[in-house]
Amino acid sequence: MTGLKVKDVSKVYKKKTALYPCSFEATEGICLVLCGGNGAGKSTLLQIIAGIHSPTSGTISINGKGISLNRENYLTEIGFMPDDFHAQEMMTIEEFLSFYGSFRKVRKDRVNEVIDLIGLVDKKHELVKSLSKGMRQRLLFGQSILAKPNVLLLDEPTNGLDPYWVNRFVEILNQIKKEGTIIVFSTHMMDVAAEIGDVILFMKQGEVIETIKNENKIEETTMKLMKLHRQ
Ligand SMILES: Nc1ncnc2c1ncn2[C@@H]1O[C@H](COP(=O)(O)OP(=O)(O)OP(=O)(O)O)[C@@H](O)[C@H]1O
Repeated sequence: MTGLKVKDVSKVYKKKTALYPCSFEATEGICLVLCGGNGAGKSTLLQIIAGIHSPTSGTISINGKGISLNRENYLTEIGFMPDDFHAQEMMTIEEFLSFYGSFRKVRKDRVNEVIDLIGLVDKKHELVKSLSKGMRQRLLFGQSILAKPNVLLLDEPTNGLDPYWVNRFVEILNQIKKEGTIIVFSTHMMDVAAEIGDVILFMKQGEVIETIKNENKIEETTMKLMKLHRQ
């Protein structure tokens, strides 16, 4: 059974504490959502789990194995969607996904399946640089799920999505959850957090100030999150 364990993880950039010690665990099929205002520490936490930054203190493990034990093994468990990304702009959508898929030995039919899932079939021969913000988000999301990772990390995945795609995104994530993937994602959309999250961590100035266990009470949870935002 896949398990993600974050223990006392903190991050200090020079003198600035971006993340105070934070701990949580998630098992197969659990979706954990990070909420909180600008600068709360959501991206910092996701980037540390993704292995992009090392923590100042604390440990992270997947199935009991930390990144320092075998970086390559650890990273193959993870799919990561950054909050912004500008590279390979001159590749077509199909080339972009095939390129990232090649690192994980993703087959061509899976690449096509993902292009279909993210609704970019009619754009697959167009260049990445020609995509709108929402389409680019869908492409980055597609990249993160290509290899069907056990742990999926998404940094503000709904940014720029139109209402149709926000709904599709919720449906797709619910399906991925059912397949047993652990999902951790950040969002400013409280209704989306309440709809998909099993556990919601509300962060403020680098600290988790509230952990909400969401028991399918979508409206109640949304209200709770709105109240926390106003404080
Ligand atoms: N590379 C860096 N060097 C110095 N400070 C940083 C760095 N990255 C982030 N920070 C600081 O860490 C804090 C947390 O930033 P982070 O990007 O994690 O917040 P966030 O919750 O993702 O915010 P947003 O909702 O605006 O994306 C902020 O005060 C930010 O200025």
